[in-house]
Amino acid sequence: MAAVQVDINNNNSRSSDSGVEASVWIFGYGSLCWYPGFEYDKCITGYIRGYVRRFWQGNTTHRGTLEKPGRVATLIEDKEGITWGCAFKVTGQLALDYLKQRECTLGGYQTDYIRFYPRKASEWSGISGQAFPALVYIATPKNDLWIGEEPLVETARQIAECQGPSGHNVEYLIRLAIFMREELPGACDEHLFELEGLVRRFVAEANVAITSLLGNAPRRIRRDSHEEVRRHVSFEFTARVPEKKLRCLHI
Ligand SMILES: N[C@@H](CCC(=O)N[C@@H](CS)C(=O)NCC(=O)O)C(=O)O
Repeated sequence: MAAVQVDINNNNSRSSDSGVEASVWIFGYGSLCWYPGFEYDKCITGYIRGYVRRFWQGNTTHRGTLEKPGRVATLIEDKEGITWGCAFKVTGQLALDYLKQRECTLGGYQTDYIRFYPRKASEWSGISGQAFPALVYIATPKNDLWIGEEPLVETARQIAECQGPSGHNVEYLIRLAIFMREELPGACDEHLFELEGLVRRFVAEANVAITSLLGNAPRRIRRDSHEEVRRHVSFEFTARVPEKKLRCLHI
C-alpha cells in the first residue's frame, strides 16, 4: 500500500492510490487535554520524555489580550524531563487544519514530532505500551508571544488577572490541574501544582469564587478505552480512575 503521509501544513493529502485517509496521533499537554475541540478516534493518557511543561508562553488570543497577555503551557527541553498528558488519534485533515489555526496562527506554536509512551497497553487495539510518534505543538523562544522564565509568583499573578476570548486564564490552569489529578493521579508536575496553589491563593485573596472563573464545564473525554470512539466534539464522559497510583518517573 502506498505510504500514507499526513500533511501537517494542511495541503490535503491522502494515499495516492488507496484513497485511505491518513491517521496521526497528537500529543496534548495544555488546553488540548481538556478541550481538544476536534473529532478524534481514540484518546489515551501517557507521557513524553525529554521535556518539562512550563507556563512560559504568552497568549493574547485565547486567555489574554495585547494589553494583558495571559500565560499558557509549552514544553521546554530537559533530558531528565517527563511530561504527562494525553494523545488523540485523528484521521484526515480536519483536526490538523483546525489546530493549525488555533495553535500556530493564533497561539504562536509550531509543530514537531515526539515519541509518546502510552500509560496503558491494550493488546487487541494494537496499543502495545511501546512508544510511538506523535505530533506536538510547542511554543519556542522564537515566537512573538514568548515570555520565558519568570518568578512563579509573577506567572501566577498574570494568570489570576488575565482573561481573553476563550475565557479566564485561571480556567486554563485549573482545568489542566483537574485533568492531571483525575486522569493521572500521582503523576508529578511541581511547576503546574505549585502554580495552581499560588493562583488559588491570589483568587481567594481577591474574594473571588474560583468557580466563577471556570466558564462552562467542558464535556469530559473517554480516555484509555482503547476503542475506536470516533467522538464528535460533544465527547461522552466516563469516569476513569486509574487502577493504581502513578509513580513519578524519575528516569
Ligand atoms: N499545545 C499545547 C498547548 C495548547 C494550548 O493551550 N493552546 C492554547 C493557546 S493557543 C489554546 O488553544 N487555548 C484554547 C483555550 O485556552 O481555550 C497542548 O497540547 O495542549
